Amino acid sequence: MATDSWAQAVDEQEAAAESIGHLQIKEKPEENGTAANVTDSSSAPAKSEAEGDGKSTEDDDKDDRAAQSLLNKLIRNNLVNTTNQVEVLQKDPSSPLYSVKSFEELRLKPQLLQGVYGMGFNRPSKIQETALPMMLAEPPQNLIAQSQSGTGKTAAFVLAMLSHVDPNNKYPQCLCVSPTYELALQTGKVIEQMGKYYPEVKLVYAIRGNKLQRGMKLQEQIVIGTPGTMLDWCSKFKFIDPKKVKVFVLDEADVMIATQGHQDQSIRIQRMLPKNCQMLLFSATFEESVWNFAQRIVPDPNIIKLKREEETLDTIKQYYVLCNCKEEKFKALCNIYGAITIAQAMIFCHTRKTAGWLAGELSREGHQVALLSGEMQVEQRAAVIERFRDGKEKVLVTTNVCARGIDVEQVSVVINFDLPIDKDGSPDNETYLHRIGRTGRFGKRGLAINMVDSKMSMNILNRIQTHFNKKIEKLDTDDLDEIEKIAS
Ligand SMILES: Nc1ncnc2c1ncn2[C@@H]1O[C@H](COP(=O)(O)OP(=O)(O)OP(=O)(O)O)[C@@H](O)[C@H]1O
Repeated sequence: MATDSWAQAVDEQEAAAESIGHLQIKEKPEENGTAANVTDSSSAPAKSEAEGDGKSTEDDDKDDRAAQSLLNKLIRNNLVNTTNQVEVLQKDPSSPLYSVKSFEELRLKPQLLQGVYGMGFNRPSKIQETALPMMLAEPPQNLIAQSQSGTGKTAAFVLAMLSHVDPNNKYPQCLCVSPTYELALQTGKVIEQMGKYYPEVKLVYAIRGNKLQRGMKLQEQIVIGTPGTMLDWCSKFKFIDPKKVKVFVLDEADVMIATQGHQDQSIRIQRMLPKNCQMLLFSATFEESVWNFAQRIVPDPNIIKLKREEETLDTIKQYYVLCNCKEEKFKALCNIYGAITIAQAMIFCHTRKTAGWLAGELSREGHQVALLSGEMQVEQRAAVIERFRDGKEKVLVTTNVCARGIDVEQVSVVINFDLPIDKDGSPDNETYLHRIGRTGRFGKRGLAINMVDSKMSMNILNRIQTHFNKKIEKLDTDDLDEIEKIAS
């Protein structure tokens, strides 16, 4: 749907909602709500039903992106290393651009500085250097910030929210909207950690299942939640007075825009806020659709972008092995393992079935194998990836869908047990680059081995070679000397 037409649709729905609002609908009595002190994480509400009603492809896509995002958060315990420069586009290009090299320069409240250091942060990350002074400036400035997962965006806007609230005022002053329950909880945890020494500031979760008593007014200064419930709390139930909100954060905008409903709800919330409310929008990607959405919702924004490290195939040695069936591919794999020392490898299969079979075979051969499979819950997947990242298992077998968007940087060898293809059976060059690219990070040499088992897969391989204009050498896995050579 074009931007304008859905904006119109929002207006129409809103008008309809208003007229429905006049009807008397008898509601079920609601239970007591759940609020959290920023020092208390035990009060997060229990998991409730998923947001949204019908399950569509669009929702699946949203779930997929949200799951990736959550996985990356769950498995990461430090900042992503980046050497890229920050691009800044200021609303007023003539105003001086501040950037800070230390948290002290931000003149934070001592309790917050203590919280920041307590989390082990010594200095601001790349994006935080520029984003924090902008977010903390007076008068408040709107900001759209884009940088890859793990570069410190969440920590940045959490610090901004905690800095802006006045704990003496017992009403919501900051609203933060996340696309899913789990992501909201993750951000909530960061607020709790960073606000550990600032217990006067309280946090509440606006998530379906967290029922409040009718007619009550929230006293917590920060509300974090999903857009549907947040909207209900602002308009239908009036637990929040949106006119008193000073900061509005939209987290994971790229995921948020993947569902039309989330966009609409976010826009409706935003329309209830005062004109001078600070708008902060964060996103890991910056596609056209995110940009359109951002422009709708954030007036006169400053923009900060941190480009992703370009993935290249320059430092990666690529080979292919000819086989006739999956058993032969497995044998080739064993030969490779027998000839060279592989610190850690990721093996990609096309289907769950192949991945399961291969993991079983490798385990029987005595390998410590981790298997990432589609039917696992997000938390289970995170646990598997975390164990692999910590080196507890040396081989990670996965389907592409499972590993999409997941950053495990230390692997030295990538094996395409099946070549990556898209839905139409054409080569998926982007996925190929992303899979292989992870072996050659930070100038280290990586090794990629592709298993070819049919005319069709040979054709795919040829097209991948042509696309990247890079030769993929043939490897004879029965020749141990030859295999040894590739590792040197
Ligand atoms: N200045 C800092 N110094 C050290 N570690 C930091 C700093 N800022 C954030 N971190 C840590 O780095 C990790 C990634 O930060 P954060 O979650 O804020 O990134 P993000 O960009 O929001 O990622 P995502 O897009 O996945 O949400 C976290 O473990 C966080 O605690």
